[in-house]
Amino acid sequence: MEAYLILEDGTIFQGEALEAGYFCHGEVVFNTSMTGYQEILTDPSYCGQIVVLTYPLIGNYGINEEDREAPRPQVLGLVVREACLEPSNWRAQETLASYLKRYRIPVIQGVDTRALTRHLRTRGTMRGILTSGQVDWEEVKRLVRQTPPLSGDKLVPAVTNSQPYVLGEGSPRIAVYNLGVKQSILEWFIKQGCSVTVFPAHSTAEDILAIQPDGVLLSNGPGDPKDVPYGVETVKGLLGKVPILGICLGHQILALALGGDTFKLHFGHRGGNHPVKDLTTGRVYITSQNHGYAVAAGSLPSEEVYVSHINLNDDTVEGLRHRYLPVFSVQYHPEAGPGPRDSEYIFREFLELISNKGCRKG
Ligand SMILES: NC(=O)CC[C@H](N)C(=O)O
Repeated sequence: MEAYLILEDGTIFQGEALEAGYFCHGEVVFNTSMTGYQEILTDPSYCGQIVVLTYPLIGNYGINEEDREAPRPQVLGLVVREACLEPSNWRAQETLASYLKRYRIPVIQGVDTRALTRHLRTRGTMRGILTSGQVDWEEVKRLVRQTPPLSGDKLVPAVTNSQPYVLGEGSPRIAVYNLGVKQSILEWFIKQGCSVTVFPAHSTAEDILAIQPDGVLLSNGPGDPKDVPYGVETVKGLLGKVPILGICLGHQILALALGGDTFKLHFGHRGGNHPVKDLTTGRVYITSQNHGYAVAAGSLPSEEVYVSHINLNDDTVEGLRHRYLPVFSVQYHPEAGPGPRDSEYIFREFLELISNKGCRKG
């Protein structure tokens, strides 16, 4: 059946629906990763978004139980050039089509996703509608303009947990402030033998400090960091009391708590090969990224915080470090789910920081 992606600037991309009768509207973003569609579909940071994948064949190694970042898909809809319906991989348990159908997530294929991506790069991220069958064009154009902008206000509560829970039994004891954490972040710490306590986003600093954690990880998550003012308050209460590592949304919220500012990028960074320079060592790492907002470099109080990493494509902030407190953060994804493992050293530095409670001066 014919299907359409209608963007808020009136541009229409035609394709074919994998399943008829589904409809969704949200922010349309593109990801340039060549593999890792399952991790992308299940990453809670994509909540509220319709994801366009530039790699032309998606679904060829199927879906399995182990590679997911959350128990269910998180994207609103998926746009691909070609969906492979006959996967060939020893780990495949089902097809991409049957998996997304089970959760009623619309998929449209047959779209020139590279042309669509170039359009989004030129015009910027925008809202859109995925629909199929008979379309009332005037109604759809009205609806796309009425689609609310991406709002973390509703998104973070939708992806966090309701009660704290503990994973693993060892040490150190890591508290995860859960704004929409990816499974592979939790798994990295569990594999290192840590005990991990996952706290809901409505937790206060007192709630988290009550378990006497050795370190606090501020997780990734969906939406605009400015829509999570309670998160900023929680982080303010943690500063100076415990070592902190922020990742992605956690990094942005840390920047706000330190007195900095964030802004929306023109089209975001989503892919598996973003070059990031560690300004302390001069080394360049290839990183996995998924973010639409960034920290404004000049907004940070320079007597306390410095920019530790930058993106070499557009010079935006990719990492922060506090000059005196054991606190640092990165905008990209060291857990590499999906993507290169170059940045695992960020997690190891966090564990070292916890063990000596020191800080690297810049
Ligand atoms: N992966 C993330 O945590 C994304 C952070 C934030 N939602 C952004 O888009 O910038």
